[in-house]
Amino acid sequence: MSRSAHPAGPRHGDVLPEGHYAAPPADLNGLDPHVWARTVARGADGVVTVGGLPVTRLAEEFGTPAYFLDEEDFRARCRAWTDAFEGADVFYAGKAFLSRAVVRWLREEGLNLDVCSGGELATALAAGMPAERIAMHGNNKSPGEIERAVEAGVGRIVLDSYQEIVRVAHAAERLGRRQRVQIRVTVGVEAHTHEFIATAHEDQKFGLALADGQAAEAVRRVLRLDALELVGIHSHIGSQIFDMAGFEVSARRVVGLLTEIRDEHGVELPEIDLGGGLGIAYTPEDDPREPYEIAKALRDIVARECTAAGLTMPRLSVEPGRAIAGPTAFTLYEVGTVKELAGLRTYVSVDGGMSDNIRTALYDAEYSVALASRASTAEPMLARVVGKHCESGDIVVRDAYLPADLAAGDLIAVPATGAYCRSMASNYNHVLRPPVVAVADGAAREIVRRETEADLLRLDVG
Ligand SMILES: Cc1ncc(COP(=O)(O)O)c(C=O)c1O
Ligand SMILES: N[C@@H](CCCC[NH3+])C(=O)O
Repeated sequence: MSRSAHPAGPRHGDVLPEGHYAAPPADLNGLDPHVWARTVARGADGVVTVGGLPVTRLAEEFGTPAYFLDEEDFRARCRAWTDAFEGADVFYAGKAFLSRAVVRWLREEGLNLDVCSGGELATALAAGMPAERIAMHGNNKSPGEIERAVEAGVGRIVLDSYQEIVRVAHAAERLGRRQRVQIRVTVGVEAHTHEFIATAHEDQKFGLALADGQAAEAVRRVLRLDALELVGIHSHIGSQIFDMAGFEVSARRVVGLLTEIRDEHGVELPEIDLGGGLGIAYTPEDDPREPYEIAKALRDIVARECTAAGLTMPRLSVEPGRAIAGPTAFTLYEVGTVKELAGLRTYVSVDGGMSDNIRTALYDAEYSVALASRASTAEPMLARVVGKHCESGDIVVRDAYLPADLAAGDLIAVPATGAYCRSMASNYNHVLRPPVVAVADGAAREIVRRETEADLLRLDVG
């Protein structure tokens, strides 16, 4: 995902770059299992189904655009993480997508939850996530958010600045608690991902740097405060990462800090959290790592470094968001206008856009797309799927081959939209945010309902 990968996208007749949609896929009706949720298939009648339900029926019942989330896949991914990290703790990163149903699934599947705002905390608590299984993040937690987290009894607050050390300690004192905390450090890794979602190089807003001694100073300050129990060190290097090297360097540097802490203070911290960030497949060309691969790599490196330093192996935790939620949902749109620009490409406009998926505009993210309401034997046409917003950057899928007989009223589906699409959705142009419909065992239900004009008008107090 680089900002300059396809500045204008390929055109008819261009020699296309290697990679995504350099050439039409062999079968436009095929659904690559790498990018589609587990129970998605194309039925004998050509209609795409999820959990056995045809999208044509789902569109009639729930309308479009809508996100359809495969609950079986979500739960299976939760289990893949807890199995891979047996003896460690998995915190699902709620920023990827959070709702009360999701919290219940997490609770049932034995995961913990990472929240980074008062709203996420409120959702977690409202759905009955035990507070001790919640970690509170954020680079600028408000005093109110801190107070609420301490009062609720969250299992850990991840400290992100010197100011926050004082704030959390005061809140804990006032409430007569001893709050368990971790310190978020920036380890100085340049994660190979989009600049906007890399978080462990030094020149950015998160955490306290190892390199300039701020992390070590934060440890000194926390250890002096009785109201805080320092349980570990936290590092998150970024998001949508395929390359294990960054995680390994991060693990090594975090253990290095644990060793320094032991040497300076005579304390062995019992936990390290290595964050989230594992990438997923948005297009068939993406080749993400599996949870067991990252688990093995992290365990091995932490064990090796701890043995070398004479440290007891700390308890590990990780915070996957995208890798759990992302692949489990697709967005279903209805095609509106289809505009062929001679010699350029065909613009396919859908009934949503950057308000339900900002990732293409924000990160130059690449997506794939398929005609979902029928199969087609028409020739492939080079298309750009765009939204209905008053903005020329309102692009959902920059380069896609779709059948040339695509027409208004067809349904198209964009896979891998389970993470950071509904959670980053907006009301731009007063477009209403789509529902999230969970599909399981042949039944579908809205877990987040569609926004209505009444919702918009309720907020607008005149
Ligand atoms: C602290 C922290 N943990 C976990 C995550 C989840 O990341 P991802 O969805 O890439 O797994 C993020 C987001 O990048 C984060 O900032
Ligand atoms: N929202 C980003 C990832 C940021 C993750 C949170 N630190 C995305 O869609 O890729």
